Amino acid sequence: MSLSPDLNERLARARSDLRMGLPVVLENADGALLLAAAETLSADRLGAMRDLGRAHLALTARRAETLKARAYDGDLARLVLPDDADWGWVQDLADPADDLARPMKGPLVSLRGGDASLQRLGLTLIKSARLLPAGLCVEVGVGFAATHGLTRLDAVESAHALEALSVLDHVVSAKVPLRASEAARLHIFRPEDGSEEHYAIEIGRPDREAPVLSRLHSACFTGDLLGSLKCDCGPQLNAALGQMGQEGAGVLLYLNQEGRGIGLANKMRAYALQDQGFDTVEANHRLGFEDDERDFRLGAQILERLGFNAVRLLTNNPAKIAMMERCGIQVTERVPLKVGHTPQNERYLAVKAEKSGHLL
Ligand SMILES: Nc1nc2c(ncn2[C@@H]2O[C@H](COP(=O)(O)OP(=O)(O)OP(=O)(O)O)[C@@H](O)[C@H]2O)c(=O)[nH]1
Ligand SMILES: [Zn+2]
Repeated sequence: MSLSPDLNERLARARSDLRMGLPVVLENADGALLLAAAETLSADRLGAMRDLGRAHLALTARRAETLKARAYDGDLARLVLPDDADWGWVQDLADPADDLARPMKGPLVSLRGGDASLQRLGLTLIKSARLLPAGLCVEVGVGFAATHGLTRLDAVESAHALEALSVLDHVVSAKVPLRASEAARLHIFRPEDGSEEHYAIEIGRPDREAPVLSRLHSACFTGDLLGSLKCDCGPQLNAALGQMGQEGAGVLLYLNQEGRGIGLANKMRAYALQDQGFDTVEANHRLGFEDDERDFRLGAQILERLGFNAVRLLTNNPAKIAMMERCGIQVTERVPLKVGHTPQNERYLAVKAEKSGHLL
């Protein structure tokens, strides 16, 4: 095996570079694009990138819509950087925190025509690094990455790899007696793409030939650990484990897809927008995300790896059921999970029912 990094390793390195504020180079047959995440870009690096040529800012169409900028590329927009645009201009376009306080960001000019596939890959990569989906871009020549010691990615193979489901390694499992059940075992799964690990908590020794009581729980630091009253995650986690304990069997998947897959920092940005009056879905859109950025295929893969092919799923979310079925896991029953309603999350739960199809 070669000692040089393979595609997955280069992608993991690129995510890490972007989080550190370092640009990466995306290449296809037509050329090369230098890309930096707006969120972590320093004023110095912005200056250095602008010295290379005309820069533009790639944003998702969701973010462009809030900014009233034209998105000629369908799901994204490429905004020309005006000559007098400084670091603050880039931050204001990327981050909606001050949209209401400073509404005038225009006139915004969007690039039209030409291929935006490198920018599209750039935004996918930035999202997978759990940063705000906004990327500063400058076209560069082939060979630029090698000269400057930057990570270089081939666009076509990278786009496929980011779309593909990462294979999970079962790293280890051990008994952990829980309040809900002393017969509990924690399994650790590690994705080969270097992203966050996911966990499975197996209660008892469920029969692999019968549908297992199961829950796909998405990480919620605020709800699970801090006891936040803004959502129902903590009580749902405890109730699900409790029911599995009572039945003597079950499997709870703890998927590290914090904030419906946008990461904790972005979830806190969404909470700050909610304090300005936007609901949970609107807040995600203003940040440039879709309502739900989670990948439930991971859950199906973990169930399969543990030997399950049918579940009684504890959920109020019909999209989870549809996704399990599409991934080959049969859902024989939906088991409702109605706990943790508080005055503070009444509106949140109502919006999920109205806009995201959750069953109340
Ligand atoms: N982006 C964002 N994520 C949130 C917000 N509130 C909770 N979350 C996250 O949402 C995830 C939980 O998803 P929910 O929408 O509550 O429920 P669900 O998993 O879709 O459906 P159920 O199976 O019925 O619980 C966790 O990852 C939380 O961190 C919010 O206001 N914004
Ligand atoms: Zn929560």
